Amino acid sequence: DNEDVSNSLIIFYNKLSNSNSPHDPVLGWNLSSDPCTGPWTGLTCDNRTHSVKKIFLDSLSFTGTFDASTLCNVQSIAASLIAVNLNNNLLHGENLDEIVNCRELTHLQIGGNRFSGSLPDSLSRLHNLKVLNISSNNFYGSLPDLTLISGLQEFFAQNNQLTGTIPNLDFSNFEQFNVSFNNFTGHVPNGGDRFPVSSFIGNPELCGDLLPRQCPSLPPKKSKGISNYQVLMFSGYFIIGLTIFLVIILLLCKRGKTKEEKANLLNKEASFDDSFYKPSFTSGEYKAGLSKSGISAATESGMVSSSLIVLTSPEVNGLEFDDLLKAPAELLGRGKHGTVYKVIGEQGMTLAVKRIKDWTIPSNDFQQRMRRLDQVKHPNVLPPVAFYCSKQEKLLVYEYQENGSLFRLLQGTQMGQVFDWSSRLSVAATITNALAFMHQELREDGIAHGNLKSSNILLNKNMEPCVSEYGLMMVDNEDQSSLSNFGANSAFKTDIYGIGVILLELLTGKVGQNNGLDLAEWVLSVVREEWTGEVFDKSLIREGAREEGLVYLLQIAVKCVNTSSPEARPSMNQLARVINTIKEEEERSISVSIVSEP
Ligand SMILES: Nc1ncnc2c1ncn2[C@@H]1O[C@H](COP(=O)(O)OP(=O)(O)OP(=O)(O)O)[C@@H](O)[C@H]1O
Repeated sequence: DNEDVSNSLIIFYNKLSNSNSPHDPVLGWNLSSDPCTGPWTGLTCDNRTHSVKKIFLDSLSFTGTFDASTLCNVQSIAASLIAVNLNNNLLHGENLDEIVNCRELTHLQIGGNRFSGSLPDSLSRLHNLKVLNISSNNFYGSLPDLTLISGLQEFFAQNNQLTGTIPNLDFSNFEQFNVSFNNFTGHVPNGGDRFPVSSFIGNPELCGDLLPRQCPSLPPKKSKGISNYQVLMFSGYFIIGLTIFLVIILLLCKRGKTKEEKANLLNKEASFDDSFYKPSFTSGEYKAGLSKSGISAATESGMVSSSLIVLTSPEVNGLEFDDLLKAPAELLGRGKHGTVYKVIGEQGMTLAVKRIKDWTIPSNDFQQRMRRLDQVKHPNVLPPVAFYCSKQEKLLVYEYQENGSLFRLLQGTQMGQVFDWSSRLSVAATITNALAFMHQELREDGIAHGNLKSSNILLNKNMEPCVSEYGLMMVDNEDQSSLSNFGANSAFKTDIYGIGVILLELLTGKVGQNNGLDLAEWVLSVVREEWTGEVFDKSLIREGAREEGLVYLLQIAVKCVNTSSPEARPSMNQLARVINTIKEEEERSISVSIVSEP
C-alpha cells in the first residue's frame, strides 16, 4: 500500500513539474524516502495514521499538468487527503472529473493557472468542500450546481470565461465570494449584496442593484384566469388592432416609395459601394456641403460655418466638404460622444471623420477652440487636419491610423499576444509626457483632453502611441460633480482619472468599462483587502517584470483614480516625472543585469 502511495505521488509530482525540468525547484520528492517521514516539501501527513493529508505546492512556477486521477484514484490517498493547494503555477488540468473520488477534500485551490475547458459536474459532489478557488484560469461554460455543497464558505472564480447564471446559493454561509470578470448572465442571487460590488463586476450581462446593469422589474403577477368572455373581447381587440397596423404599414410603404423615387431623381450621382456607406447627414447640411464654396475662399469670406476648414495637412488641401460626403465611408465605431467613419478621400488619403454628437457649443467658440488646438503641436498628439462646423453638425477630420489603438492592443493580450513590460512602460511614459505638455500649454485656455481612454490612444505608422481627440468635447462624466469646486481645472483633474485608468489597464491587462469605474473599483478593492500581486497581468509576472516597478506604477495609478478627494490626484507633470523615473530605473536594472551576466 505504502509503495502504491509513494509511486502515485511521484507520478503526480512528475506530471506537475513536467518530469522535473531543470528549472523546477528541488523539493525532495523522490522514492528514496518515505513521503511522511522524508523531506517531501509541501506534503503533510497525519501523524497518527501516517496518511497523506495536505499537498501545498502553490506559487512554484510548475508548468506541467495536474492529473487528478494520480491522487484521487488511489484509495489510500483519496481517503485521507483534505487539502490541495496548487494556486499560482502555470498548470494545465487533466482528468479533473476524477477529483470527485477525493471525497474528503475541504480545500481545493487551483487558482492562477492555465486550466481551461468546462468545469466537471462532479465538483458539486465534493460535499465536504469549504474553500474552492478556480480563479484566474480559462474555464468556460456554466458552474456546477454549487448549491449541493452546503458547507462551502469561500468561493473564488474571478477572471475566467464562465457563463450561465450564478446558482442560488445560501450566501449566509459564505465568508468570501468572487465571480467578477466572467460572462455570467441573469441577476445576482438574493443575499449576494452581502459582498462588495467587486465580487460581481466585469460581467457585462449580469444585473443587480450595485451593478451598472439594473435588472428589469418583474412583470406584474397575473391575478386569476380569464373568462371566455374576456378571451373573446381580447381577440376582437387584437383583430381590430392588427387591421389598423397593416393599413398603416401599407400607407407608410407607399409614402416611402414616392420619397425614395424623388431622392433618386435629386441625387443621381449618389452611387457607392455597398460595403461602405455614407454618413447620413440631413438634407439641409448636405446642401450646405454641396455649395462647392472653395475652402480658402469660404474661410476668408467668413462663411466658415458651412465649409470644411483645413488646418494643417498639405495632403488634404483642396478637399471639400462635399468630397467628404461623397467619399465611401465605413463605420469604425459609435461611442458615447459620436461616431467615427473611415473615409477614403479622392486624393487617396485615408481619413477618420468624427461626427460629434450633442455638443451645444456655439460655432464661433468651437472654431476658436480648434484653431487654438492647431497652434499647440506635440509629436505624440494626433492633430485634426480639418474640421467642419454648422449649427447641427460638428465634424473633425484626422489622418486614419491603421495600426489600431491601445485598447485593441490590450484586448490582444487577453488572447495571448505579447505586450511586454518595457513596451507598456514606454507607452505610459510617452503619453503622459505628451499630455503633460498639452496641459501646460492649454491650461490657461482651460482645454483638457476631456475623454481620455485607451481607444483614444492610437498607434501611428511607427507603432508609437498618439493621443487622439484632444480637446474635442466638454468633460461631462460623473467625476465632474465631485470636481465642481475646481472650476476650469476640473477638466484637467478628470484627465488624470482617465490616464489612471489607462495605467491600470496596462498593469492588469484588462480593459476598463463604464468610464473605467469597474476596473478602478476592482483594483482598489483588491489593494484594500490584501495588496497582493493578484491585480497584475499574469503575463507580466511570467515575463519576470520587476515587482518594484509594477508596485510603484500601481501606487501612482491608484492616486490618479482617487474619487473621494480628486484634489489629491497628481498633476500630469508630476505623473510624467514619476513614470519617467520608473522607466529609467527599469532600463538601468536591465543594463546592470546584462553587464553582470557571466
Ligand atoms: N484617426 C483614427 N484612426 C484610426 N482609428 C480611429 C481614429 N480615430 C478613432 N478611431 C477608432 O474608431 C473607433 C471609434 O472611435 P470613438 O472615439 O468614437 O470611440 P470611443 O472612444 O469608444 O467613443 P467616444 O470617444 O465617443 O467616447 C475606435 O475604435 C477608435 O480607436
